[in-house]
Amino acid sequence: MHILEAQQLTKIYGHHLSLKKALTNVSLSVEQGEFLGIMGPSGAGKSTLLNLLSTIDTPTSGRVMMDGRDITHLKGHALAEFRRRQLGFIFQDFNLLDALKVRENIVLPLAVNRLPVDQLQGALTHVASVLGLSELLDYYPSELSVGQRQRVASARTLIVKPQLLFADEPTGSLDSQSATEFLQYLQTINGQEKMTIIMVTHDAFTASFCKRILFIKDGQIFSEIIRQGDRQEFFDRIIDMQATIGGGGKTNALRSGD
Ligand SMILES: Nc1ncnc2c1ncn2[C@@H]1O[C@H](COP(=O)(O)OP(=O)(O)OP(=O)(O)O)[C@@H](O)[C@H]1O
Repeated sequence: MHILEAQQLTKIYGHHLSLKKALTNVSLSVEQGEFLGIMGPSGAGKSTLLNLLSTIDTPTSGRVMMDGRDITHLKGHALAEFRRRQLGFIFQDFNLLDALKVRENIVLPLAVNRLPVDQLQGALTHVASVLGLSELLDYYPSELSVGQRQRVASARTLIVKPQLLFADEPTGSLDSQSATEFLQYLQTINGQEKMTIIMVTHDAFTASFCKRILFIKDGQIFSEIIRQGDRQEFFDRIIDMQATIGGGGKTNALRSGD
């Protein structure tokens, strides 16, 4: 079943004196439970595509359907409500509230829903255990490592069980060990909770955790690859495709022991 479908998305930035066509007629569909990566050279249109798919921005033309519903032009309260109930976002800056403990930061989105305390506690215990945060709930964000803070921010996103999780360079500020742990958690969530994940990344190591990767070049889909064998084999194919597509983009060697 398609959870998300983009039809003929075109995005032109600016106005008549300086126009920049960032995406041209991009169509794609995402199945429920996929872990999709979006890669491509710098300036190719990856973030633009993610922003259109995730209702952060609107296309110049084309439309985005979620579960068969046109979400392209949702506005105001309807848009806010839709995002809050269906979508999750993980970006590089974590926006944790330093005055609140980890447990309070994580349950913040549920507080708006006025859930009964036992349900709140149950949801917190579950997400903390999936993300390896059970021992850290009474710490303050300033007492944690960058990788741990990233996980707290992810827990806060995931506690509402979004249908669709969008991540833009989520490992950009993590060291290699934290990045590996974080990606393993994403994989677990994708596998156990059947959460659909769409992630933009430059990094072949990060991308090798996905099940399918779309490569974007000059605002269009250049190719796609699907994981068939183990992660090493997928990583090698990603590196090959990056070489084919050209235009740089950093790659890290597959870390030993992964
Ligand atoms: N708000 C904007 N106004 C004008 N041009 C923009 C805007 N946002 C992006 N662009 C341009 O659109 C093109 C695609 O940008 P986008 O950020 O989507 O690329 P990207 O593939 O995510 O790049 P990177 O990997 O460097 O982050 C680029 O040429 C960029 O300069």
